[in-house]
Amino acid sequence: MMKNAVEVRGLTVVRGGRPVLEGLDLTVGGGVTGLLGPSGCGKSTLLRALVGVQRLQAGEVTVFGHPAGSRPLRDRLGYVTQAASVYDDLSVAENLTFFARVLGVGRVEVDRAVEAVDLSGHRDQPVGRMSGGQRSRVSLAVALLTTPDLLVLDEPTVGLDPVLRRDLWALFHRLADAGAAVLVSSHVMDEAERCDRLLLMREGRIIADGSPDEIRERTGSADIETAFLAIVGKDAA
Ligand SMILES: Nc1ncnc2c1ncn2[C@@H]1O[C@H](COP(=O)(O)OP(=O)(O)OP(=O)(O)O)[C@@H](O)[C@H]1O
Repeated sequence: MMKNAVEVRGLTVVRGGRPVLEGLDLTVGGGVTGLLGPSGCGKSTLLRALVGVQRLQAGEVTVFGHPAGSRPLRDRLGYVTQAASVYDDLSVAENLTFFARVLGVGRVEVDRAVEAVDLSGHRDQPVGRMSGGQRSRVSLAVALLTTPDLLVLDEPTVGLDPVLRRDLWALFHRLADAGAAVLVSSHVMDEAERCDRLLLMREGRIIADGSPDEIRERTGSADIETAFLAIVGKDAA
């Protein structure tokens, strides 16, 4: 079992003049960890802190024992934001070939990444003429050009149809089985059951941490959505 990939202690982040994360403590280990919570609760801000692009007001974030964003982590992290970060006027293959050159990897890695996100049939299509889901899969393919030890994915399944969502979750598990720590955010509670471990988040705090089974059992709930509401209700009481 992998030692913790990520350790967060006392993390506080202020954005727009108000605290968005307040004294967070958490760890992320191996397998597929889901960061689940309603829109605006601070998921993207936390992921930004993990990859080292967010200014911190307090606390400490380490990834594989190094400060988040530090040089030794450069080749070990894959990060896919919500906005597709690829060139619209280039085809899928051209985008990946470009990023492969930047990263110093070759054709084999390009083919493997295109295959992994199931876009082999669209290699020559300009990304600007693809659907939102296809575009986000091109961004994911860029992150898979190297073999990241930690893959941070910000709402990768938003707007995808159920078949594609299922296929992407299967891909996340294959990557985790191959040794990567995979951290996936989502505001869709029914994605919870697909995770090995859950971090439930609300208003800048982690309100539950455990496997889907553990969290359901702890709250006597039939599903994670009900568990989430039960925890929120108990907090408010
Ligand atoms: N650039 C910014 N400047 C000021 N405040 C911001 C900025 N980006 C986000 N925020 C605020 O920080 C809070 C958390 O935002 P964040 O994007 O981390 O939430 P989220 O859980 O990822 O939401 P979503 O699921 O909608 O992406 C929100 O209240 C938001 O208004």
